[in-house]
Amino acid sequence: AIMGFQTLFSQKVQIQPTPQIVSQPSGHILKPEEVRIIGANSADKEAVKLLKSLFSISESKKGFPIYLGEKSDKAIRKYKSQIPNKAEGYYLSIEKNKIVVAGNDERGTYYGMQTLKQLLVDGKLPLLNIKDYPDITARGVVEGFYGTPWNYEDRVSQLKFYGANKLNTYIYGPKDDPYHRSPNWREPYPAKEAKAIKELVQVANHNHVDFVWAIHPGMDIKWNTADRDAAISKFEAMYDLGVRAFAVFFDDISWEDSNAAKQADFLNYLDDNFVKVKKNVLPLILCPTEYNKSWSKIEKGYLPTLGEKLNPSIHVMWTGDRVISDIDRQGLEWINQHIKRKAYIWWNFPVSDYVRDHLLMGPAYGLDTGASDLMSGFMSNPMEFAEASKVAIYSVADYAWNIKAYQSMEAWERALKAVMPNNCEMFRVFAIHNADLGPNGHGYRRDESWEFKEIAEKYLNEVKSGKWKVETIADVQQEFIQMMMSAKTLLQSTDNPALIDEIEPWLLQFRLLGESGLALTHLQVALEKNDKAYFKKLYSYIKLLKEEMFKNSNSLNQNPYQPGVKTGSLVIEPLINNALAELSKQYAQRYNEELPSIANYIPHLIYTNLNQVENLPIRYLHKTISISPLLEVLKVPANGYVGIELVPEQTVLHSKINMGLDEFPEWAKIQVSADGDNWTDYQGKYNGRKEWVGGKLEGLYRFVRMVNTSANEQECYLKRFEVKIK
Ligand SMILES: CNC(=O)C[C@@H]1[C@H](O)[C@H](O)[C@@H](CO)N1CCCc1ccc(F)cc1
Repeated sequence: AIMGFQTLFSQKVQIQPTPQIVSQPSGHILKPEEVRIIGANSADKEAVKLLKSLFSISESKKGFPIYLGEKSDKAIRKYKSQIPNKAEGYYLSIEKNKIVVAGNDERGTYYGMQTLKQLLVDGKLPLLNIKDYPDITARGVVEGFYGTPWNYEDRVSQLKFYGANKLNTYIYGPKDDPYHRSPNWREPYPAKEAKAIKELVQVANHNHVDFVWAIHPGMDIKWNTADRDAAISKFEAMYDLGVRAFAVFFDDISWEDSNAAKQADFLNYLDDNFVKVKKNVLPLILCPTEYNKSWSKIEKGYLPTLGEKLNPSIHVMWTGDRVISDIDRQGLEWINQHIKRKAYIWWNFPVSDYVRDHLLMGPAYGLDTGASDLMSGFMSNPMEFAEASKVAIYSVADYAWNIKAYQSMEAWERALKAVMPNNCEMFRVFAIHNADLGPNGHGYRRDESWEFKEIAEKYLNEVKSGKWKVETIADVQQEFIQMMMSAKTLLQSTDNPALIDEIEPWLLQFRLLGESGLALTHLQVALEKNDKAYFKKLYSYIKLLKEEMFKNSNSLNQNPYQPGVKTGSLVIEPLINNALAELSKQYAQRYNEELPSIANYIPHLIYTNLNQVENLPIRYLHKTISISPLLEVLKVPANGYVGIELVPEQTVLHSKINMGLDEFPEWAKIQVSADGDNWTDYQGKYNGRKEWVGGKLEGLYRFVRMVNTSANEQECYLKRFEVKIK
C-alpha cells in the first residue's frame, strides 16, 4: 500500500503541450465504466466525438457525469468562472464523482478533451484540475519547402497529429505545386487535386485545424486588374472547396518585382473585396519578399511600407534574423516595430531542402522562452519527409503553446516516443546521430551525437597514442553496436511504417556506419596480436562496407541538389575515418607497407605512370570524378600519362581538362579505354577558358587519360582533370 501511494504521487503527470496551470494530483479514480455527458448537444461536436471514443456512454441517468461545453453553455454554467478568459483556453477538473471539461470556446473544449485523453492511462485518471490556454494564437506548420510535396496520406496524418498536439494551423504552400505558384496559380485545381483539397479541409476541421491555402503569384504577377481578379477567382474556387483561410506568398522572387506598395495594395484589395466580404474567412497572411533581417534594407523602405499600408488585420510572416534562424526577443522587437504588428513566424526548421542528404531529427532549440508576447503565429517549415518531421513539429507544438515552460531536450525525448511509441529507445539512437546538417550555404548547424562526443575524443586520442584502454574500446563498441541494433530494429519495426519508408536510406547507411566502426575497433585487436593477416582481412572488410555505403549514397535519395545519404556526419563518421587513417598509418610503420586509403572512400582511382601525381587524391561530387589540381609544373616524359580509372567502368557524359596551355598541344592525346590496352581517341575541343572539353561517349569505359605521344619529355600543368559520369 505504501509503495502504491508513493508511486501514485510520484507519477509524473505528463501533458503535451505543457499546460499553463496544473494542480498536484491528489489520487486517482478508475476509468468510469459508463459515463453520462451533460451538455452533449451544445458542446463542440468534435469534443463530443472524442469523448464518445474514449468512454462508453450510458443511456440512463446513472452513468458517471462528465460536464462538457463552452462558457456560454448552460451545462457548465457553474464552472464558468474557472475557465481562463483566453482564446482556446479550457478548465479541466477530474474529481471523484464528476469530470468537467469547460472551454472558453469550441476549440478550448476540444483541447480540454485532448488533455483528458492523455490523462487516461492504464484505466486510471489522476484527480487534478487544469487551467490551460495557448501563448501564441496561430500554431502549426507551413508546408512551404522546395521538393516533393507531401502526399494526401501524409497530410491526413499530419492534421490528426496537429489536433492531438493542440496545433491549430496548417498552411498549404508547397513551392513545387504548380497551382500554388507559377505557372498555374491563376488556374483552378484539376478535379482530382480539387477533391483531395476538399477532403483535407474536412479532415482539418475535424481536428480543429485551420486549413490555410496560400497563393504564390510573385514570379509572374502583373500589377493590373486582370491578375488581381485572377487571384480573387482562385480564392473563390478554393472557398468553394471549403477553404476559409488564405495566404499570399511573395518570397523568393526577383527583387525588381518586390514592390512593397504594390504588394500592400494587392493584399488590401483581397482583404477588402474577398476576406471582409465573405465574413467567415480568417485574416490574410502575407509572406513578404524581405522575410528575414539579413535581406532587409530598411532605408529602402520595403518593410516600413508594408507596416504603414497593410490593413492592420493582415499578418506578416518572418523567418528571423536570417533565412534559417534562431528566434529571439531582440529580433522580434526589431521586426515588429517596422511592420507595426506582431510577426507571424515562419521558422525554417526542420526544413532540409538545402541539405537534402541529411535528416534533421534533433531537438528544436534556439527559440526564446521569453518571447510569448511578440508573435502572432509560429509555423514550422518541415522536411519533405512528413513523418520524420513530426519529431520537430511535436516540439514546436510544445513551444508555441507554453513558451516560458519550454525545454527543448525534454520535449525532444517525448517527441521520439510520440512518433515511435514501441521503439523510442532505438529511435533515439538514430535521431541523436542524425541531427546536424553538415556545412551549408546558410551556415546553420545543429548539435549531434552530443552524448558520445567525449568518448569519441578519448578514443581517438588513445588510438593516436597507441596506448588504448579496454574500457574506452568497450564504450565505443557499445555505441557502434547500438547503431546497428537501432537500424535493424527500426527497419523491422511496425509502429510507424510510413516513417521507416521515409528514412530507410538513412537506416541502411546508419547500420553500415555502425558496422564499419565496430570492425575498426578490431584493427586494434589485430595490432595487439601483431596479426598482420587479420589486420588486412579487417581492412578489406571495412573497404567492402564503405563500398556499399558509397553505392547507397550514389543510388538512393538522388535529388539534383544534395544527392546521397549522410548519417552521423558530425561526430561518428569523422571519428571512424580519423581512427582508420591513424591505424593504417600504424600498420604501415610496423609492417613497412602502405595500405590504399579508404578513409573517405571513393572507388575510382588515379591512373598514371608519373610519380608526380600518383598520390594526388581523387575527389567525387555529384557524379563528377576529379583529380585534385597539381600546383607545380608537370613533367610528362614520352608515353607518360595521367588520368582516371573508373571503378567499375562507367558511361562518360563529359570531361574537362585544363593543362594551363593556350592551345591544345600537338604532343598530347586524350584517350579512353575499356581494358587499359586498346585505346581510342576522345574527340574534344578547347572552350573559351583554354580547357579541353569532351562530350558524351557511347558505351562503358574504365580509363580516361592524357598521354604524351611525342618522343620527348613535355611540360604542362594539371589545373583540372574531371570526368562526369551518368
Ligand atoms: C519564407 N520563405 C522561405 O524561407 C523560402 C524558401 C523555402 O520556403 C525553403 O523551404 C526555405 C529554406 O530552404 N527558403 C529558402 C530560401 C533560400 C534562398 C536562398 C538564396 C536565394 F537567392 C533565394 C532563396
